[in-house]
Amino acid sequence: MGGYQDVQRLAPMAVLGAFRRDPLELFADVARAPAGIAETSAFGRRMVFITHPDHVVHVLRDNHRNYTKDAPVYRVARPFLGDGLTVSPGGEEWLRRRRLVQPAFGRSTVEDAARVTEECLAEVAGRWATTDTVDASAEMSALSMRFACRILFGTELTAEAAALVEDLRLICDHVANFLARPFPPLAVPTPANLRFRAAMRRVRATVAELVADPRTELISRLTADGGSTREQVTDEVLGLFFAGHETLGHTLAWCWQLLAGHPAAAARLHAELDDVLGDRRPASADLPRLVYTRQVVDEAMRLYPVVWIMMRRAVGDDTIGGHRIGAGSLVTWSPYAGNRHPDVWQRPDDFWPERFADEAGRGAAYHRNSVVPFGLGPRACPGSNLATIQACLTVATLARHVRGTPPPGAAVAPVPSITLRPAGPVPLHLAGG
Ligand code: HEM
Repeated sequence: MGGYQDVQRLAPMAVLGAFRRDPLELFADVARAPAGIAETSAFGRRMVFITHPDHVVHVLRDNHRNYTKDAPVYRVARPFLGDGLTVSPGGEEWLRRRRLVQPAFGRSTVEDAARVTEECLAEVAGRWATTDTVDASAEMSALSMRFACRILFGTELTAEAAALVEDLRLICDHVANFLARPFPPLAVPTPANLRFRAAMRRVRATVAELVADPRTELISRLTADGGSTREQVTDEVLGLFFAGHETLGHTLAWCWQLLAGHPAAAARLHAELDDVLGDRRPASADLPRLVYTRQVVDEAMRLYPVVWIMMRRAVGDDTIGGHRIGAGSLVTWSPYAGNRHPDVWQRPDDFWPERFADEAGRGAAYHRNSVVPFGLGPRACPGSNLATIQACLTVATLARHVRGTPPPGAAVAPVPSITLRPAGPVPLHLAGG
């Protein structure tokens, strides 16, 4: 174990410059530091970069009481994302709300949600059967918006959906840019800040309208809670809406981008679908037998974890990997860098879904918690089951409409916005054209 003195120290201005230029590369560089730990000063505090799964597990689960989400990444989003679960610092109020929300992600809701997912997918499959090309990124954003509206709000929001997708994209990118370049402050009425505030007002107004007319068990539970004001309920639902829509849409876009670029994996997926389903469309009951489909989704989440940056603030002194973490330090890591660490995975940058079934795909430092796309511990994602079912059903339903060969130049770079999204369209050739 190294001592405190051994930690690699990074010059604050160099870190800031690297964060602005290419945050994914910054975290990848830090992951190569001895013991995967480095530190710098930022936001007037000591900031510690970690990478190793043991260290992440320590912060998220084993010593979670010492780590709060009262940290810049979440604080910046709080005035706009509200004070809902996703950005809540933690503590008693977080626990009360988590207990309120959690039952809405129970078994019967997930079963209902799976049925809604199958219905939405039947419509998309019908359209893809008679189309020759689509932009999978736009299609998956629209689809995940539809899932979120139906499941959270019990409505289609047909007229507003496209504008909402645009507004959410604008909001996420603006908050991410502000994190990297926090000047001028968001309160200054620059054209970009005004566009951002207008988008925020529109999204909030739509959510507030839906909260006023509860059509799902989740919204009814939240509005019936005597301990929350209408504003707090709107915050909560807004946070869930962001958390559910952005993450799933981009995860699915990455699945299609990877499959389009890897014909052998696509062929193996098609073989599994033929074998298990014959000519049928998949239902959630088929998922336990769609093992390769699940590996495709897991591998896409490993290579492109949409929650690409995580941060906590240490409440009291602690030790991680033999290094002292002083009270008040910010501890940060990037699942994007951790998931591609060469000590953990063989061929870490390759799309190789089989690695989840085969020890050959694992490196010396492989760890049961080497990839935790939904987080760990008490703050882990309450939507993980729902999202996994939706992702697998979507891939299984739509894959057979995609032709194996990728269009030229189809590889799309990742943009580390609030979530990790494709930089541009993800074109797919479909068999229906
Ligand atoms: C592929 C889809 C998804 C991924 C990869 C994902 C990932 C995550 C991760 C990594 C966290 C933990 C963040 C942290 O500890 O800082 C999280 C938290 C959360 N997610 Fe998800 N998520 C997904 C879908 C969803 C869905 C569908 C919903 C709800 C509709 C949802 C709601 C939430 C909420 C409310 C939290 C905060 C929980 C808390 O702090 O108590 N997520 N998600």
